[in-house]
Amino acid sequence: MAPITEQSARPLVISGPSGSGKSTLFKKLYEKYPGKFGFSISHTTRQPREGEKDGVSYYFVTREEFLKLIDENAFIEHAEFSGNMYGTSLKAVRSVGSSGKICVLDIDQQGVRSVKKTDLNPIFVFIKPPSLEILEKRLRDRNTETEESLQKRLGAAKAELEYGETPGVHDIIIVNDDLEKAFANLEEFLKSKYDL
Ligand SMILES: Nc1ncnc2c1ncn2[C@@H]1O[C@H](COP(=O)(O)OP(=O)(O)OP(=O)(O)O)[C@@H](O)[C@H]1O
Repeated sequence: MAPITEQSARPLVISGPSGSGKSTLFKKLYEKYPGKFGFSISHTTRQPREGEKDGVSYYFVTREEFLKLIDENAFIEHAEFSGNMYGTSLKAVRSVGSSGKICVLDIDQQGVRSVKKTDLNPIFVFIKPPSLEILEKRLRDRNTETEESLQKRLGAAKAELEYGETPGVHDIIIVNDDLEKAFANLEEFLKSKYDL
């Protein structure tokens, strides 16, 4: 057990418009530093699927319990998808930190605003596409979205970029132009903040 005086690592918040390359960059990072990063377990009101264990895949709670947690300000962010509620609790994030891993939170502008109101004191990294045109091309080439969902993402991208570039919001803005260069930038920055 780590001594209780030991500080757990600050969580790492990644944000950036959909298609800016968050998953691509961070997948490389997790592969290079296995065991260094961790993810919080979310709460959900949906039914467990076969093989899913409470406290492992999710914390499975009733709608009443979920609403109570919202009232208690337990969540950094929560949302409803197809009739089920999902949330990231502060406690779940802290628990990753106490296990000795850096808790990575991939969240949008609302999540960033919300996490700034907590005492989690994360490191904020913003992943920026080289341009909106390139962002659109990458999203189209990814071939994962319907035209409707693509337009929704592109619409949200402008506001994400505007907020992301507001001075003081992020600790670093990484332009994901050349992937290897962007990764080198990210790695160098994280090494200056964490013991990787
Ligand atoms: N530097 C790069 N150069 C060219 N293509 C890239 C680069 N980085 C990522 N891509 C490609 O762009 C697409 C979007 O990247 P990715 O899925 O990582 O974005 P994301 O920010 O995680 O998106 P979402 O928020 O929707 O999950 C992917 O198809 C990926 O392979």
